[in-house]
Amino acid sequence: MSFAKLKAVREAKLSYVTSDTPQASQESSAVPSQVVDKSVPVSENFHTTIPDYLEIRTSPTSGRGLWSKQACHPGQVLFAVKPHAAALSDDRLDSHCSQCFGPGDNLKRCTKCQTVYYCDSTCQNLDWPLHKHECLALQRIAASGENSIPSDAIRCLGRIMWKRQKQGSASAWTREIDLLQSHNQDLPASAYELHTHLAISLVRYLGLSSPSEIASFGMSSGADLANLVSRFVTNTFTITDPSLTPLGASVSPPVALINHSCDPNAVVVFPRARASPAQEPLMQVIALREIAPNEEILTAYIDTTLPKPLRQTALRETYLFSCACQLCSDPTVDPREAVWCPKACGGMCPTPTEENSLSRCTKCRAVLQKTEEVLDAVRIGQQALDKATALQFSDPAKARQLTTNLIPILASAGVTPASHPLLALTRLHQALIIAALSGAPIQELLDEAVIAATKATAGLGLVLRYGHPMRGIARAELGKLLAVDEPAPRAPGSAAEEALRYPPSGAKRLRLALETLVQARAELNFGFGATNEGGLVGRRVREDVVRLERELGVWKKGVGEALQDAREAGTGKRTVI
Ligand SMILES: C[S@@+](CC[C@H](N)C(=O)[O-])C[C@H]1O[C@@H](n2cnc3c(N)ncnc32)[C@H](O)[C@@H]1O
Repeated sequence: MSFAKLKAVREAKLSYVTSDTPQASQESSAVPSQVVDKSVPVSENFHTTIPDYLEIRTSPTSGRGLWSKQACHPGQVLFAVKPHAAALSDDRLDSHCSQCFGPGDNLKRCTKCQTVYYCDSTCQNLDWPLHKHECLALQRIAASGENSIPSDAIRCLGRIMWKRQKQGSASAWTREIDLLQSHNQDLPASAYELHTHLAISLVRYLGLSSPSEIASFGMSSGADLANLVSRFVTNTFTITDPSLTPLGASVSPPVALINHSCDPNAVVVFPRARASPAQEPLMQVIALREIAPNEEILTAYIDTTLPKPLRQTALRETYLFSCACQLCSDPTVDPREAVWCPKACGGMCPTPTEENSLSRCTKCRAVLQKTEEVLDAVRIGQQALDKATALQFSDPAKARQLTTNLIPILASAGVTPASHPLLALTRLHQALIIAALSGAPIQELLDEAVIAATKATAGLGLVLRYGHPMRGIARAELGKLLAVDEPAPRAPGSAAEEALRYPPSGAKRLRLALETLVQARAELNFGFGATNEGGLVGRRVREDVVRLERELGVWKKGVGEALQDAREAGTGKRTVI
């Protein structure tokens, strides 16, 4: 039996990821002096979803936060909670259920607003108490001749308003929302425009025609509405699918109590680990490493694969603070902004800047000579990344041309695979090739996708903690690509050629796929919660591992039989036709 036939049973789908991907990594700054927060009395039914071993305390630097009273271990689910409010982003409305956020090929559309979809009548009925208001608002918008659907932020804010109207302002639900941190008083001019736009759009969406109508939502003035918008912006959380693809916006007061670190000790994921549709989308806070008693739980609000200047800008613009975490204060060279040592000693030099062009290897002190080349490569790499990101859906071929041209320029300048913008370009390149492959795979493109995925996995491995969900997903993607049927496997070369060839072909490739998927599964079991079996992607990886193990076993047997045939033919015992 041919090798191709033996592999024919293998699933052809190329990727676990549906499209674009987000965010990142790891630990905490020195624990500041904190006090138990008495303004949030648990006895009044606040934050009842927070387990007893976690405690709300305040620190002078970051306000309220969550502290662990006992030791937690990596992969431990610290707590799980359904968000107070959630809304799918516009481009997911027809591909995902608006109640449970699950994907579906056969979703049922709401016949009234014709905008939102559900798995079935169970999901539709669960969502109806809120959707009945949303449905009227969406119909009103459509009747006004407006083509565009309000953004997920506006629809999520709308859901918060209708729910607070239903629950009443004295309810625990509403008070938890009202206790969220607001930056309305210290809003910089740069954020004012966004907040004003959101507030005006929300008023239009709710169909309010006079300021007095706001009273029915338990608010007394426009200032209350502005405060809600500020709370929303500071505390909103992106819902992702089990492969970390963004799906929409959500607000959860208990999860929003967690402060930020660029090197967090916990992550928030949506593993879809067999919760009922009524519980989904279920947010789970997972420990990424050992957490000591009296240590603060910290997650990352932003993509921590980015270098410090970009992280600080993102945190200042949206969350109005300057991060002083361990990673931001660390004076040693960071692979996110580094060039390999010119003497190849294994050390790194900080990426030179216009202001500071002298850069030395932090290990052997060799001076980086090609600073101009590095500066130029990083500058044009950033321009190409911005352009390719903007073009990735409208003109993917042009976007791929940009990533194809720029990656070798950055690599030959010597920047590390985790360096910005090389890592971001590599990940985008991988996504663009996978999108191009998903009709009929072409061997050269498939190999290029494997190479991009290998580089992206190496880059993420340099900057993210073991078990980080992004690392697990990247490794799973690499394994999946290696396991795809080769449309035109290359003829084997000499032993020396084969040793150097990457990606390998044939059985060697399959063995590497198996190894990679086994490693991915171990990381996914960590990052998506030890009790969640790595979430949906982890379970799919496990199925692929079982399939590959079976296939490799069969293949070995097939080769054995073929060799036996040849031997017997050689001795004249059997006739080979
Ligand atoms: C989602 S809230 C976190 C909970 C918040 N500390 C509270 O009291 O409700 C985000 C806000 O907390 C503060 N914050 C979070 N992490 C911080 C950090 N590492 N350093 C300083 N402030 C931080 C900032 O004001 C930020 O806008």
